[in-house]
Amino acid sequence: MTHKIAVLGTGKIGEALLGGMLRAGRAPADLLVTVRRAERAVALRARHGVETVGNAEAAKNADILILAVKPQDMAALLDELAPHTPADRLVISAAAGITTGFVESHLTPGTPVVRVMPNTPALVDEAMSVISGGTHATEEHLAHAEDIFNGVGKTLRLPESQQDAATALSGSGPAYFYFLVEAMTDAGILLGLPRDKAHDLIVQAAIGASVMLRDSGEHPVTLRGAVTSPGGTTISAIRELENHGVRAALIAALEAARDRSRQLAAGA
Ligand SMILES: NC(=O)C1=CN([C@@H]2O[C@H](COP(=O)(O)OP(=O)(O)OC[C@H]3O[C@@H](n4cnc5c(N)ncnc54)[C@H](OP(=O)(O)O)[C@@H]3O)[C@@H](O)[C@H]2O)C=CC1
Ligand SMILES: O=C(O)[C@@H]1CCC=N1
Repeated sequence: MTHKIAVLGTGKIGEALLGGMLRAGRAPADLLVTVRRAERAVALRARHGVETVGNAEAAKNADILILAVKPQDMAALLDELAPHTPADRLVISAAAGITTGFVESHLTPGTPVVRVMPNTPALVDEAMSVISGGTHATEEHLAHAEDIFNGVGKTLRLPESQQDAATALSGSGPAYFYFLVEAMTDAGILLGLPRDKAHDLIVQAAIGASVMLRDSGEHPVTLRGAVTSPGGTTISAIRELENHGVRAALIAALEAARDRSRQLAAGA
């Protein structure tokens, strides 16, 4: 049976999922999207050929509701949806920090809720989406969520107690790599390379390293060791990274992201 799927709050991540579902072969007629601003509706129609509907209409007509508003907008959206959402809808929340318990508490008792943390490489079908079930989510509900998110990359089930950590590593993860590329491109400019050439060199190094990390089966320490010649260039750079506390900075940064996810759960 083909499910009708609604994306409620079609911003950056909602649009990435919408595009992925269309690429995966879902018919535009089986997809409903909601937005807050009229110009966003126009842009989505132009880019994807989909019509927008109101939140209440989406809740009435779709079998699966994907909530993709900011955590701070989630309570208002749930209150708007509650009177129109029968308990047989599968509700999937993609919001950082927001717990399945929070979503359940706003909806008809018994509503199945799944929490998912995707990331923006969904735009190129290379997302990682971490999936956890709420109180009333069955294996079938989790499988529906996996089916949707497998269309834009990989999925991984984790207990909900690990979702804030997964958000720090995986949801926010791509940003850290963009930050590194940005900083390393600046370094290339300092070393006298043109910006576009520095960018190309760093991006290809990142792609090559990523494919090796994924496909070689080797530990990152082994892969780094193979680059690090005795008395050579790489170890000179590594010493500076350690001197500047980059490893400790990354650990502190991800801990801060995990803590922020917890704060968002508390409505901060
Ligand atoms: N960006 C990312 O990498 C990731 C984000 N997430 C999560 O996804 C969610 C969305 O993030 P992101 O896409 O970045 O944010 P965006 O601001 O781009 O998207 C949220 C969208 O929801 C719309 N919106 C807000 N309230 C309503 C409403 N009541 N009805 C309909 N639409 C509404 C907003 O409209 P308007 O534009 O008018 O404000 C906006 O377009 C967040 O909860 C975030 O934690 C999860 C994983 C990764
Ligand atoms: O920065 C954020 O809060 C969202 C959640 C994960 C990635 N972006």
